[in-house]
Amino acid sequence: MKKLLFKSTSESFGSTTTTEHSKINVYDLNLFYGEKQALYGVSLGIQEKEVTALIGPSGCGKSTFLRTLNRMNDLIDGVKITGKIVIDEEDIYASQDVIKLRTKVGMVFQKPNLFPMSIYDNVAYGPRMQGIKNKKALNEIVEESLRGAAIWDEVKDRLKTSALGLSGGQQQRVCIARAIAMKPDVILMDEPTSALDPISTLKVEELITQMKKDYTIVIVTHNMQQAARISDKTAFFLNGEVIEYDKTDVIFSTPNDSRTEDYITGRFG
Ligand SMILES: Nc1ncnc2c1ncn2[C@@H]1O[C@H](COP(=O)(O)OP(=O)(O)OP(=O)(O)O)[C@@H](O)[C@H]1O
Repeated sequence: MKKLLFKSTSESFGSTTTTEHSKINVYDLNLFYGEKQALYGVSLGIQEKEVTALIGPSGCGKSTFLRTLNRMNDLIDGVKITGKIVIDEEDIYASQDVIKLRTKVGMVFQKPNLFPMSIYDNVAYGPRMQGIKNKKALNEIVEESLRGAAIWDEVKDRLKTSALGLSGGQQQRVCIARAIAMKPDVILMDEPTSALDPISTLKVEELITQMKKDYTIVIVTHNMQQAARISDKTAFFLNGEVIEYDKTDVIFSTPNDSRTEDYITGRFG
């Protein structure tokens, strides 16, 4: 088995240890879009209840990697994957149950993508699909999820109005509530604040920081300050490879690899 970046059972970090106890373990992952290879031998362990940031220049494979964690790439024709991803001891590509996987590993996208329905119905959508019909149970899930996404107070008096009438920042927090409503363990976020103004961005960042007590969060961001502010660990991707993966303060203060340093200091990308 390939060596992994990170040892999960101790505070010793480095590139030579294997890990059995990470929430997510990725082993020698390669991904091809048809003939074109987009990920090369990615191996890393993602810790439970931490925020892990994926950074790197445009086109380096961050989103592709993120999508492998809940098999969203399965939806793209011609994708081939080798290697292994284990979440909670289960090889996610060996299991057939993609719906169960996507319940456990939720996703929030770059642009808020709410359905043209009420705020309530957006958040209740997933639980209803799972067969929850009881009104009291749904009410509880909707309130709990909106509270969990720090948007309850702003929307509690307008739950039955269209979600599309909310501001972009509010919509993105409802998207996070919609993800929370599925009771996931892991939440993947693909540049969740890139379409938001600075104040909404700050709110979502505060929310992410609060959420890590309950969830394992993996976030793609182009914003170096954001990665530095909110993440515990950072992986630097370049041309489909993980160049360096370490505690965020190490990546941003004393990176090992000159390419990481060049990127975070703005010398390229
Ligand atoms: N559906 C697809 N079909 C073919 N190639 C793709 C597809 N999606 C991504 N790619 C290619 O895979 C590579 C990695 O893309 P990806 O979107 O993962 O990078 P990224 O680091 O997330 O970029 P960005 O920061 O610009 O979002 C790029 O060369 C991209 O063109």
